[in-house]
Amino acid sequence: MENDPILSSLLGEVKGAIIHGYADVKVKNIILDSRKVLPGSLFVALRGTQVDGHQFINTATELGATAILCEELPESVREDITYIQVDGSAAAMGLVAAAFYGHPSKKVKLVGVTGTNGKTSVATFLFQLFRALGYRSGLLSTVQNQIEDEVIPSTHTTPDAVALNALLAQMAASNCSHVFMEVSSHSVTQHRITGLHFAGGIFTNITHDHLDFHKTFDNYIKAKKGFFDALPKSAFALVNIDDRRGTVMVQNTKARIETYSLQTLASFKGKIISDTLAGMHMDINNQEVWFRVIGRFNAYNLLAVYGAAVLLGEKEEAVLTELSNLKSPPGRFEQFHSADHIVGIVDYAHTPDALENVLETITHLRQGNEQVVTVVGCGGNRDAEKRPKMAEIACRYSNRVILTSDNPRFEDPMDILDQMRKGVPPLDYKKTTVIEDRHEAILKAGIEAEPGDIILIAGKGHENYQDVKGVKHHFDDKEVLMEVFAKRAGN
Ligand SMILES: CC(=O)N[C@H]1[C@@H](OP(=O)(O)OP(=O)(O)OC[C@H]2O[C@@H](n3ccc(=O)[nH]c3=O)[C@H](O)[C@@H]2O)O[C@H](CO)[C@@H](O)[C@@H]1O[C@H](C)C(=O)N[C@@H](C)C(=O)N[C@H](CCC(=O)O)C(=O)O
Ligand SMILES: Nc1ncnc2c1ncn2[C@@H]1O[C@H](COP(=O)(O)OP(=O)(O)OP(=O)(O)O)[C@@H](O)[C@H]1O
Ligand SMILES: N[C@H](CCC[C@H](N)C(=O)O)C(=O)O
Ligand SMILES: [Mg+2]
Repeated sequence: MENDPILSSLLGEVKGAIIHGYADVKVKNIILDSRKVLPGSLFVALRGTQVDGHQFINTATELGATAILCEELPESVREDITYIQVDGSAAAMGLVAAAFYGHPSKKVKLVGVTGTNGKTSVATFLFQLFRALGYRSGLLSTVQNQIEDEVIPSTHTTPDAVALNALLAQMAASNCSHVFMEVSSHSVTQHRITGLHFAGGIFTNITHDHLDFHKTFDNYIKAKKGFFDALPKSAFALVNIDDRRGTVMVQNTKARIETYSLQTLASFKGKIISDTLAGMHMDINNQEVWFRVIGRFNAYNLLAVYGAAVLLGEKEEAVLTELSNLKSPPGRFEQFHSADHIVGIVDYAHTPDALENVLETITHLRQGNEQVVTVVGCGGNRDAEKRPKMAEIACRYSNRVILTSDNPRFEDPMDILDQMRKGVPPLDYKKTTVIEDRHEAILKAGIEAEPGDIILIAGKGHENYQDVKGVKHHFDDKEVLMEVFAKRAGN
């Protein structure tokens, strides 16, 4: 194609690249999976967690790749192929992908949100807020990607560098002025965000998760900090200073540091005046506001959103007015009420901290002798250390606990449940049941509940599938909850 960029024009920011072959070859697309290579592709060989992409270089050239971005040359080098040798192909890919799509992150105001919990909530609130303020906006999140009203399904919390820049380019082409995205720790370590230009970064919190991938908590902290280290001087770095790691996150950033807090002096200081199932009343920088979303964790999320909006130049009053109308994103403390007054809450809490926050919120909302029943499981092929912790937390705050399956992936659900069960204190054995089948577990919780009781279904939130051995079967916590509510109503 006429418009395909030439390879050398994409390498401007890649330091120390050694080019073997013709540098002016045209690049049709950038591909990181050899099975998807097309004639004219630039194939990037990445060292993955399962395999080393370098072993697929020859397959890629056989399928028509004309250029290869790699760390090591293959044993047999072809004369008609251009090899770009770099120290790190993942980081180089980020820079090349940004250049290939014309640096779309520079055409919008891009704000990234990182932290163990609250990324989807904060990014989605910001997206909703800026749309309400009249800006064309884009969203990249775990639940879905969105360009104004157009929904594009998401595969990851943060897509790979090529998909990410392609989406940003689509957003810029559709005249979005603002884009809000989640920055997962995986995406920092794997350089999915390298080459992006951020107008701001937000840190929500850091607690136990993903030790399967990062191995130590220190590495996990370093990954998140890497996002702030790379922010430019022109950006803001907005951090929750009530989190012990808030200060460390921005220790080496060039960005302008701003803070938010519910406990101490900060650029954006909040106080909860009251918090009920009907709404939350807060004081933010000496202005009183009512919100529809509830829970202390959401007070933090709202402060982050308010702070970011003000730092992006919006007027405080207008921001607070629009914020008070926002609703929680799907599967985040989503409440349902049965005809006979049972409250069902579907929440994506899949870490010990999130589960504790949600259950603490429920505890505060309790008014009398209603029972709290928690249905929860843990995902397979993910951090196993959180399993007993989540079971213990569920027991600590609930009258009854049903441990069940989440996404078992390639693990045996009963093995996961055995590990969860190890966290149940002996005194709580009696109130804890294990029901592997999630459908059955939710039905049991719903049928046995009495009017006034609160059922928390935690771990899967918005997800509409259950991943068993790589196959996604339709499953939706909300649907099952509606089924049980209908049964209770005699339908
Ligand atoms: C652990 C992890 O992050 N894995 C991601 C990673 O895959 P990987 O390192 O395992 O890849 P691999 O299978 O070893 O293959 C290495 C390379 O060889 C290539 N390959 C492989 C086979 C082949 O025949 N040909 C070929 O070219 C692969 O395309 C890849 O580039 O790179 C892939 C391509 O970008 C991602 O799709 C994949 O995400 C997997 C599906 C995943 O589940 N990731 C989760 C853990 C994740 O990223 N989660 C975070 C959110 C976490 C949070 O909640 O905070 C996210 O941002 O979504
Ligand atoms: N600021 C917060 N602090 C602690 N817990 C929170 C916070 N915000 C939300 N939560 C809890 O964490 C769950 C996940 O929230 P959210 O989806 O916003 O986080 P996330 O960081 O995007 O998660 P993921 O890493 O899976 O993408 C919520 O359902 C809620 O239980
Ligand atoms: N982004 C998180 C989602 C976890 C959701 C939970 N339902 C599970 O499957 O473990 C992860 O990939 O670890
Ligand atoms: Mg998320």
